[in-house]
Amino acid sequence: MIERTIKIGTRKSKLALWQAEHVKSLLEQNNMNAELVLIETKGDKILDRSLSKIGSKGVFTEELEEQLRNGGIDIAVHSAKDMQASLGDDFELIAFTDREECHDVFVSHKSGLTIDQNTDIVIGTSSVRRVAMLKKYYPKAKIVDVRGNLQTRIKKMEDGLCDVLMLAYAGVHRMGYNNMIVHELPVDTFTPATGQGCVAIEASTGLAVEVKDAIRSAINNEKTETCVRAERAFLKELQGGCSIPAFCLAKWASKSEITITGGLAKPDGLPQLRYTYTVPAIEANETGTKIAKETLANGGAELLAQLKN
Ligand SMILES: NCc1[nH]cc(CCC(=O)O)c1CC(=O)O
Repeated sequence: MIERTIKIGTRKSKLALWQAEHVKSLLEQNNMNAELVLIETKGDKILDRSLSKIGSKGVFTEELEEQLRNGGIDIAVHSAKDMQASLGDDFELIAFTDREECHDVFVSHKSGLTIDQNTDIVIGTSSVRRVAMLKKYYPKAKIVDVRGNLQTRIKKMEDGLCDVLMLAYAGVHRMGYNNMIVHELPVDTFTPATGQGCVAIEASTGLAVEVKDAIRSAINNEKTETCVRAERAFLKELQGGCSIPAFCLAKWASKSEITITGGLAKPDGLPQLRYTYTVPAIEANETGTKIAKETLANGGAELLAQLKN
């Protein structure tokens, strides 16, 4: 029994608050007390530049880590997707929630849109991965950059910036916007970013073991953990965050095996660097790393160097 109240650090966007409330209720269901501590990050404040220009490393996490370090909070709740692949030595991910469906969707305020390869619609996104994939599969579409939290993006779309937004299903669903979904994108072509759909709990390595264990047993889904850790092993080998057009998805193929697909979407479309393996789950992490090495060896290293300039 953990007596003290667990302080949960979170960003202030509605989606971040949903995630933090979700974690709080999981802790409470396991007889722990928890409270939210709202923290603003650089990524929330700077809205006039695209993420790839700010330099994505830690833009949504730095201020939370400061509070983890100085004890202002016990845990930080993040979308696993927003976490850089390499955490500092004094931080670790201690739990991963059940994964929501992890595919991308188009949402729109307009009804009756037909969206296919020949449609010349305007699509809003700020993700380099999504831009590269859209250029390949929707060559006639015009792509515009749109930043901000979900509500801000939807407002910008309604004001005329674009016809549709390309977003993660998970966030759209959590915010209750399923009725705006006009198209669902398949994961075998629009493979999601590392960790998409999963909420991850970050803690200081100094967090008391009994507290860590209690939080983990309340929140962690081991099946999700295996997959997201493998995806993060891939991203770590690429030395990337969310500003490179990387994709990786691990899924359970059977009781003991997982299938991992990962690679890089080239900004000019074809061909994508994409590798898939089905392996025993105990080899998940090393397979994530292997896919990254293969990606780098087959043109990925040059591509990443080009994108840096
Ligand atoms: N980069 C922002 C971000 N981080 C996590 C999600 C969605 C929720 C999730 O994937 O868990 C989103 C919004 C989006 O990509 O549409």
